[in-house]
Amino acid sequence: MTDPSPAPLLQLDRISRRLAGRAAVEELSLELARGEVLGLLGINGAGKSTTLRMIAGVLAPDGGQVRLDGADLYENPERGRRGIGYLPERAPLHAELGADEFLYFCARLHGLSAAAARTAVKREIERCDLGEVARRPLGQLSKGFQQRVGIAQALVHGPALVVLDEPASGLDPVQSLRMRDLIASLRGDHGVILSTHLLAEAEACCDRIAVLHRGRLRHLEAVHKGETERLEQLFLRIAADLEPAGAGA
Ligand SMILES: Nc1ncnc2c1ncn2[C@@H]1O[C@H](COP(=O)(O)OP(=O)(O)OP(=O)(O)O)[C@@H](O)[C@H]1O
Repeated sequence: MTDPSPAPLLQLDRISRRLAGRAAVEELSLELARGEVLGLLGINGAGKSTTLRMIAGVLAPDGGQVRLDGADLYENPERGRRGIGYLPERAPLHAELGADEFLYFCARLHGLSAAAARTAVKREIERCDLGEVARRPLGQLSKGFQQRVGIAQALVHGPALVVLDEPASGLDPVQSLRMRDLIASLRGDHGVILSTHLLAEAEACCDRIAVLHRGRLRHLEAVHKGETERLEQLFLRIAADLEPAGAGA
């Protein structure tokens, strides 16, 4: 069967953004296929969050284009609202609501009918393994559960693209592993772009990794098992400005 929508799910075409008079992201081009998981790596200040905010539709680039399914995101905001789910660096949770109420509220805000919202909430509570805490106020949950609720809110309206800003930040090793499994389980159903500082995390759940440094794409490659050490060395060389600029392999 021919693909009815041949454009990649996401295309960044030389996007740039200045913040406080300095280039936070410069001429970044990247593509993401449907169902693919891409990890954005980079040291603090490399430009990961700024890139993800532009992809999520909450910070317009001042140069270049973000295209979702071939259409300019900022000229088609409604398409972005339906097609993108976003977990920012700080999960936007309401401390006094239970996960079930909160997710229902998010689903309705995205325009789902009451019946569709109930079905979607049930699906995400199951997928994100939130059953045991679904009625507890979000403010009382551990960071691991809160992050999983954050992912559930990004998924509840069934977006084709999911944007996750450091989903495993601040989690203990057990919760981190659960988070990796959850992200890996999204592959195929959703295109996912996530940021992380951790190569091991990216290796565990990503199909490809992109390394940003000083707002520019410095390396892009497919993830293969057992290459952590080589990638670590590469990452350190990029972070120390020893690797020449370029998009890599
Ligand atoms: N709201 C802002 N106002 C001014 N400068 C900003 C703002 N947000 C980010 N920056 C700057 O833009 C650059 C990129 O920041 P960004 O947060 O995108 O990096 P990051 O790779 O996500 O870093 P971290 O891993 O620390 O979250 C940095 O120099 C940062 O100081």
